[in-house]
Amino acid sequence: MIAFHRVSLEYPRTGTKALYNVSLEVKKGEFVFVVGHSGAGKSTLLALVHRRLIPTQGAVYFAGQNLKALRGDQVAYHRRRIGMVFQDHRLLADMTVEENLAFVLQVQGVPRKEWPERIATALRRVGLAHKKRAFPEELSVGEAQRVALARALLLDPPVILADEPTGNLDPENALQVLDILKAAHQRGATVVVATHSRELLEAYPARVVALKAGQVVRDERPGEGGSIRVREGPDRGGKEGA
Ligand SMILES: Nc1ncnc2c1ncn2[C@@H]1O[C@H](COP(=O)(O)OP(=O)(O)OP(=O)(O)O)[C@@H](O)[C@H]1O
Repeated sequence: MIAFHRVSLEYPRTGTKALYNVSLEVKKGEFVFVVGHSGAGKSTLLALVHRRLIPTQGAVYFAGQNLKALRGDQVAYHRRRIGMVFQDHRLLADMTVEENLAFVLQVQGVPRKEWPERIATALRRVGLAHKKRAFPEELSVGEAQRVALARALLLDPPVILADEPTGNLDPENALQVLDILKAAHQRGATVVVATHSRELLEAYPARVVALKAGQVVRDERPGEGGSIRVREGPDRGGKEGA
């Protein structure tokens, strides 16, 4: 579903080498945690899949297609296949919960008669059907994040990318978010979650890819018991402690 082939990414303005020679494959229907210290390259990795960044070297493939080759409308079409969740909910403040969801359906060209059913299903999945008329500021942080998940899952995208989705949440809310991601995974989605949270890793045994200073230093599937499959590369002057 997603493949990185010797991908390096250098941010042009600062010259920061955020990823270095990363090769990685995520199969359809996998659930993967991406871990690593702050600055290790987790967000950069997800941004490459979302095609907000293009590799400096190497290639990122999505469903067999080199993302670098996408042009104009194809980029928008590509992003429609991905449900993206961030640490902050990014809901539109002047719209109610249901209006936030309807806005996505409108932008995606979904026929208006389908909206009520789709919105109801999405809110039911995150346990917030009763909050559809609330504005974001009237929600708790955990509820707002669950609405963000409802929005990301609204069109049942085949791939979900979550970048620190529980970073602002207490453990109970974090586990609710994880449950929603697990349910999407069990419905068949491929899910990649960048996280610092040990609790999440313990709550859902899944593949764990560890980044350090922009390189994959560990890639373990459940039951592999800590085998290191990818060794650290030579020191290339990466961020200390990252
Ligand atoms: N837009 C940018 N321009 C320049 N450098 C950047 C940019 N975004 C990130 N970086 C740098 O790239 C490296 C990787 O950052 P990235 O955000 O991918 O790490 P991360 O693992 O997601 O960190 P965190 O857990 O803190 O979110 C860091 O050294 C960071 O400072």
